[in-house]
Amino acid sequence: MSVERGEPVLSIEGLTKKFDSVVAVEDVSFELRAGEIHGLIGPNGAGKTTTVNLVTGELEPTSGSVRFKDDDLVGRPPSDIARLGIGRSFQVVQYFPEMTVRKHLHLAIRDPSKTVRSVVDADPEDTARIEEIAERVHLSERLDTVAKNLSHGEKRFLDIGVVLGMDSEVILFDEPAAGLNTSETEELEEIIEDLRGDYTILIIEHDIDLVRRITDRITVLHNGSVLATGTPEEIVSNEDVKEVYLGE
Ligand SMILES: Nc1ncnc2c1ncn2[C@@H]1O[C@H](COP(=O)(O)OP(=O)(O)OP(=O)(O)O)[C@@H](O)[C@H]1O
Repeated sequence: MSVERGEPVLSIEGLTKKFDSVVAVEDVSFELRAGEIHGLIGPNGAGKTTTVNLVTGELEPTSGSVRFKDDDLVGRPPSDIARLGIGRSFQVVQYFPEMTVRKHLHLAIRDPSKTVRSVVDADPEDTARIEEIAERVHLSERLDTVAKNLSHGEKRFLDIGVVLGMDSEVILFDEPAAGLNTSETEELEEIIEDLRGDYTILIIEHDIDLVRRITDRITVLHNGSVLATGTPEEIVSNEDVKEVYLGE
């Protein structure tokens, strides 16, 4: 089922997650609209990563629902949720040190019924697709470089390439600019900007200037609850947000 641009594609409603006595996420509701870039911000411990883990199935909510188009995601394993079209990048980039960029992308685009081993040993069939993804993540010149020899920024871009290769419709980015220098952050911004409209994107990010520049809407979490959702302009002028987050 395809979704019209601007229509809700992922709807989070009344999501709550308790870890014993700690309420990490409390009655959180917001939606991602098809084609938008949506920021998820808030102080440390506000519940951002927990929210993403509840969407991807790494955690199961105490209550509430997560809907992706017509599908209820709660209770499904992460592999099912990924296969439905929800991809994520992690705070800490995951990669195989001795494997080339080309092989990482080959693995990402493989038919999921094929084992990793059979793909690692085979030559890629769809070289055009691999090259197209490499270009989108600025790694065309690095296709034959093993991952351990990439710069930190390039490893991050490879991680994004792997998510693109998995044919995700929704991409969840957890602090993609963490540890990047200024020029790498600018390059990341170009890469994400180029994805605008082709994917629905949720981005957790502490670099508030980057979030303001790149997002269409922002949700602010505080103590596990939604403080506000709105356009970047609405969020930066919101009195509650200024008080708890922007430090004004
Ligand atoms: N597995 C867990 N067990 C117990 N408490 C947890 C667990 N995971 C998260 N928490 C708590 O839930 C709250 C929200 O954590 P979470 O990591 O989602 O916040 P965050 O907004 O992503 O923070 P940061 O910006 O530091 O990454 C915190 O108080 C955290 O200590």
